[in-house]
Amino acid sequence: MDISAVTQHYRGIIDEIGEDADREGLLRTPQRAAKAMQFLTQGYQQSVEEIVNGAIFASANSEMVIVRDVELYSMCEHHMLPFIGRAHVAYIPDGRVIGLSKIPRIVDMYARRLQIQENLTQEIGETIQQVTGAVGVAVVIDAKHLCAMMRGVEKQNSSMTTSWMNGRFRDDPRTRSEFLTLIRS
Ligand SMILES: Nc1nc2c(ncn2[C@@H]2O[C@H](COP(=O)(O)OP(=O)(O)OP(=O)(O)O)[C@@H](O)[C@H]2O)c(=O)[nH]1
Ligand SMILES: [Zn+2]
Repeated sequence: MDISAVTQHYRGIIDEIGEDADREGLLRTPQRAAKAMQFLTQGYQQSVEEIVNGAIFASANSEMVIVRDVELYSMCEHHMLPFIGRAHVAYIPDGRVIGLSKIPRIVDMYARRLQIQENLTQEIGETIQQVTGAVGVAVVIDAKHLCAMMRGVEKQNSSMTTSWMNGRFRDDPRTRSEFLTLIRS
């Protein structure tokens, strides 16, 4: 991302909304906003290979692994406003497990792009499947969208839940319900 180009765009936006980009309090705002945007979209500069960094380990354990309550901050691709929530990720290993920290890192990589919640959920699920070769993967995300809270329909208390499941989680209702019970407990 070209920080100085984005800084100029933010300066233009500040002028267009009727503010004075040269007043003291706003002097460095375009540059700060550009840096914030660079951070919030850093997922475009990352790759699964770099993030996983080979942290896949042999394991005979074939029981469900769940990483719960991974907080996430993303931006909706329609309004570029934040949506904020939690991801719950589970998989059933098939001879290989992934480093614990890598799951939140994968969540962040996809969250730090312009997203809709459904696609974010699916991209996380497909990536965990691809890197672990699991028997099944499940991802549930609960999130609140500022575009539906501070503007638009202005609903402060509604949230959205999305899920993506494959393999054992899709085929076996007991596995699915064990997962759902564990993430709600
Ligand atoms: N399915 C889905 N919709 C989203 C997500 N984030 C925002 N939206 C919705 O995207 C839709 C865009 O609708 P438009 O009618 O094009 O835009 P708008 O006029 O700003 O819509 P309102 O928000 O209803 O004022 C809205 O219904 C948003 O609530 C998301 O992650 N998933
Ligand atoms: Zn939106």
